Amino acid sequence: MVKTQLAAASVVGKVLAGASLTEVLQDVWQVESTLTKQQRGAIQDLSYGALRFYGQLEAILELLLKKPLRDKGLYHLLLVSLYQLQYSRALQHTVVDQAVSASRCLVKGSAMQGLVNAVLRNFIRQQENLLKQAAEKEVGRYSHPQWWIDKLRRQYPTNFTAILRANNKRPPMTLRVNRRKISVEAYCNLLAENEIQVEWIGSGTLQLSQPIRVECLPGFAMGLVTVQDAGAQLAAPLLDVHDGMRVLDACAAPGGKSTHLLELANISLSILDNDSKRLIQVQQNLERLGLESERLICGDASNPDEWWDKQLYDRILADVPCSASGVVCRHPDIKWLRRESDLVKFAASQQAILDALWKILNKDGKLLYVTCSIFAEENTMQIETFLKHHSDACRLPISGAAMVDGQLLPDTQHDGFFYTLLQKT
Ligand SMILES: C[S@@+](CC[C@H](N)C(=O)[O-])C[C@H]1O[C@@H](n2cnc3c(N)ncnc32)[C@H](O)[C@@H]1O
Repeated sequence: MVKTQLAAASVVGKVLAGASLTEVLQDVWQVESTLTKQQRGAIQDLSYGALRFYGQLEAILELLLKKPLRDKGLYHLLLVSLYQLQYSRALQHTVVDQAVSASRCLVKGSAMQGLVNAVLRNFIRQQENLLKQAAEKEVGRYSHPQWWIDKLRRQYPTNFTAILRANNKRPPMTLRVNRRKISVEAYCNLLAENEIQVEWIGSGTLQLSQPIRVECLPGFAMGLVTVQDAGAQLAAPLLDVHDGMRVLDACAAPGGKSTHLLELANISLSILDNDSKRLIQVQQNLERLGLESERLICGDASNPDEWWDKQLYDRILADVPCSASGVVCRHPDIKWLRRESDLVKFAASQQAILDALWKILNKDGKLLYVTCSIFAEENTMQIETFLKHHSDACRLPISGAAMVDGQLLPDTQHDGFFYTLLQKT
């Protein structure tokens, strides 16, 4: 446990200093190639958990420490250990003993080991009281930055606490069955044969009762299924694609929605993204699923002059870069890394992409604007501005899902998304 605690503490430290959790963990897997699957699982679990509840754990530490701890490594180790004591099934005395041992690797001298021991044992003794006190401030109660809580309160006065709680849950693992290869019933039978429990929650959508490694999913390498959130699976059907259409997926990587579009109809699909490394992932996903696209293009969606072949599209999917405020349960680092000022930058780039793509859409064609955000600046406000400046655009109704004005809020079954279907008149 010492090794996993130290590794998780280092991951948490790097994320709090500004790095992305996914990237930091990828680096760890590369550098520490001898880690067992169990150790990797534990490091992932501890770093995700400590970041998910960072606001609360930080508030508790503030109460427990008489003065600020100067050694950052030790501070992050305490965050991870508190997470274990509060949220894991590990034996409390083992967590404390291991944390004290781990602290020896970070700081020489017995004083700091004594401090780690005292802080963690005081937490165990006063747990209930400390949790109550930590919850007195909203950051400690909801484990989100104050600006985020305030914005949600303004934009969702009746349900902002439900959103904050949903963000702090572990996300479900959801599958999309590739119905070009297998029926949903047949895939459910395959899962049952492998004793994998699942719930059928929508047309081709299955939710696993427990997340598992993709290699353990029957037929994954053969392309029978894709792992994709249930909210994300709404996009492709909404775009209403039919055989023979010319379609553009303008911000496509890693290709979750592009591959879904290709599973639904025989379309000529151009796949665009401005990140060449992420386009490699699209190519891998196409190959695994046995699908083909017309063109794979590395380019800027807001500047079609660079890459457009001068033929208008019948359908465009614009799954634009955004704050990702709807997918916090999958990426708990996001809430600590984003700044409120980022929203202005995202909104400007979304507007530029939307304006540019509109020009290359056919008359009567449809464009689906998508974000995985729940902030109005990137969603309803963005679309209102767009409609004001484009008299040839009308917003089509979207039915069938639990959305209000296109906004799907995160809950236990899916992430948060925003959808608007526009038609050119
Ligand atoms: C939300 S992700 C897309 C997810 C993808 N649609 C899926 O379902 O798998 C946004 C993508 O937009 C890309 N992107 C950001 N700015 C872009 C731009 N100006 N032009 C094209 N792609 C861009 C990013 O590299 C990223 O892959």
